[in-house]
Amino acid sequence: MRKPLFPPLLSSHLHPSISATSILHRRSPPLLLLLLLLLQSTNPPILPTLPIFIAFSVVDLDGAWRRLSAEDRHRQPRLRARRRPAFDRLHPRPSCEDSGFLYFTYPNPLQDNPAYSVVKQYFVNMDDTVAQKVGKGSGCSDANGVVDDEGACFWKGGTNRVADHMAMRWGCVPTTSLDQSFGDANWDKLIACYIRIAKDDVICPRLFGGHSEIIVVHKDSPRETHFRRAGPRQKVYFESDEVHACIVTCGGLCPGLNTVIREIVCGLYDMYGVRKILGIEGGYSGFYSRNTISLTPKVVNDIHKRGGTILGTSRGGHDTSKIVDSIQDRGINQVYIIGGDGTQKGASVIFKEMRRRGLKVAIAGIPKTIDNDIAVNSLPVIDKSFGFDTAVEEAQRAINAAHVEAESMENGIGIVKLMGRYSGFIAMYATLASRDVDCCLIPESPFYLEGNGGVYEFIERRLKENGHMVIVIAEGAGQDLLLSEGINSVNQKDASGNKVLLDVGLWLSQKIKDHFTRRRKVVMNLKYIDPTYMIRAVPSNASDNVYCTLLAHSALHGAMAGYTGLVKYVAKSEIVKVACPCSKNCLPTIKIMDNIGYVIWAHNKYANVATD
Ligand SMILES: Nc1ncnc2c1ncn2[C@@H]1O[C@H](COP(=O)(O)OP(=O)(O)O)[C@@H](O)[C@H]1O
Ligand SMILES: O=P(O)(O)OC[C@H]1O[C@](O)(COP(=O)(O)O)[C@@H](O)[C@@H]1O
Repeated sequence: MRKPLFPPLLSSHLHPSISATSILHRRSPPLLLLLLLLLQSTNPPILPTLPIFIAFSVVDLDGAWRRLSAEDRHRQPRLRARRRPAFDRLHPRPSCEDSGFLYFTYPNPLQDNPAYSVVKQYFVNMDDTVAQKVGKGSGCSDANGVVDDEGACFWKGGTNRVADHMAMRWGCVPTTSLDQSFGDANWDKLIACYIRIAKDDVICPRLFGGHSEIIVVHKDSPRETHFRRAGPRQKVYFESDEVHACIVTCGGLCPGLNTVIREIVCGLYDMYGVRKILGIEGGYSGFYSRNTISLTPKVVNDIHKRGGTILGTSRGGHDTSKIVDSIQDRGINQVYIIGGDGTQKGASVIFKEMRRRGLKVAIAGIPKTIDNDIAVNSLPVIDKSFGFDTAVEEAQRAINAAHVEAESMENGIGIVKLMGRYSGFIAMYATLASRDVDCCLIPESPFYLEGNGGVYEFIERRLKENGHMVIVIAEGAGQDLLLSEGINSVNQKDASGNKVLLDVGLWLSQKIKDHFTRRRKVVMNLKYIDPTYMIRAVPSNASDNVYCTLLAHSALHGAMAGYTGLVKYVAKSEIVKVACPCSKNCLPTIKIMDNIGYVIWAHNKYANVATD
């Protein structure tokens, strides 16, 4: 029986990336190797010790490559950097070199996993993007456009050749960067929708079964922004056993932190076979001043049922060089950073420092804020932050209690203070969900107490009509009123530099009591409930659990594929990768994302809801 050409010993000694093809492309004479292989394939083999010999030969060929010891693997990023010339001959570089993703190298191990055998068809194409503005088709059949006063067009969908139509009429510039290009036969089947298209906008259709999506890219507008779609890639950058990942949680607590940690660990472990995952304790400062925990699926098994974060968290303590030193010293090559805007700014600084030092480390940020106030370039592209759903649900309990108290007494008033430093999402959504709230005060909408249209007048009217009422107030609301009364926070800031807010809930309660009982001599019963920390200390609910899992998996698929400097969001219900905040000049990934520079606080996201 002939011996196999590559006996097991040889293949197990070779680094899997050194395939027969790559051997032939290396500098030294491939003929020698072929000859040696032929000799080895005779029976009995002419050179019994050949496997080891070949392994060393391969090493010598490239100079940079040898079988990696466990220690070497920690330094893998540097070795990989040296490997580039040989690698690049085989794989043409993407044009966005060095700008946010490392190089795809290995087949994704997911495709060999029986549990994921169907996943192959779901691998995300490298160029798959999601536009910010997407209109969904609804079966209109008329292809006429209606030009409005500004010369912009409301295009009413149709079955004609839309591309020609648009190009002829408004000189639209087609883009081929997305799935479908103009001139595609599928255009004929396009059913479009009502969508506002300005002159010079770029449009691109995408067809989905019976309906269509039109992507309109507005020239010279932030809407030009597209995002890369998140998800598993066919090729990954890291080999499973070379990955040394770490996870850190920073900033305030939020329901779902443990779920995200759990799903990163289980996802890396089960889907990619990664075994080295560290938990960094106590936020950013934990990188250099605290212990680490080794994370396995067993350790994280039921943590999603608990509130908080098993890793601990902190504000402050971001010391870039100490953090990067620690990452480098430990040989970590994937860093998962879970936190809010401050944390993601920190992640961006770490990313820049990594790049300056030439370290090939994937940095993946998973945005966290219970306040749900994330926007990119002031556009509300982010659907929702994890933990928000749970917070709204939990807030219902407080509102219910306030309502029960209020309706049980003469002129009962229940006041509930909810979190929301700069935005009133929790207050507003809890209000909309409960239907028991009469008045919702949020930071975005200034209010006053006295006079026409003031809060006192409203309370008086409502008590007359209904006998009781519930007020919800977001903690950031009315701060200007407190300051104008000389109540001073002595400009206190927390360790991260966030301004410490004055307690508007207590202040408002006191003001209402004073006004009605002392000044107006009206009997009234006021109960003040402050469930602030109870709301964010709970475990995430079902919907947040699913969302956290999606975000965690998207993060790890991205990191495994070698993307770095990315934040995962859900934009327009698609999970997408967005550049790290504040990284305008070192922007990861792709040109079309150049507009994304930072995460800011959104103020008007729910303006349309507020009219409810
Ligand atoms: N501009 C910044 N650059 C670097 N690190 C920052 C920045 N802002 C905040 N951080 C760090 O991020 C962490 C959390 O920030 P913080 O603002 O408290 O919470 P969150 O990330 O939830 O908004 C802290 O360790 C803080 O030092
Ligand atoms: O008391 P702490 O821990 O500073 O947190 C209070 C603040 O945290 C927040 O929940 C915001 O935190 P995140 O955006 O980091 O989740 C605010 O609503 C609140 O003002």
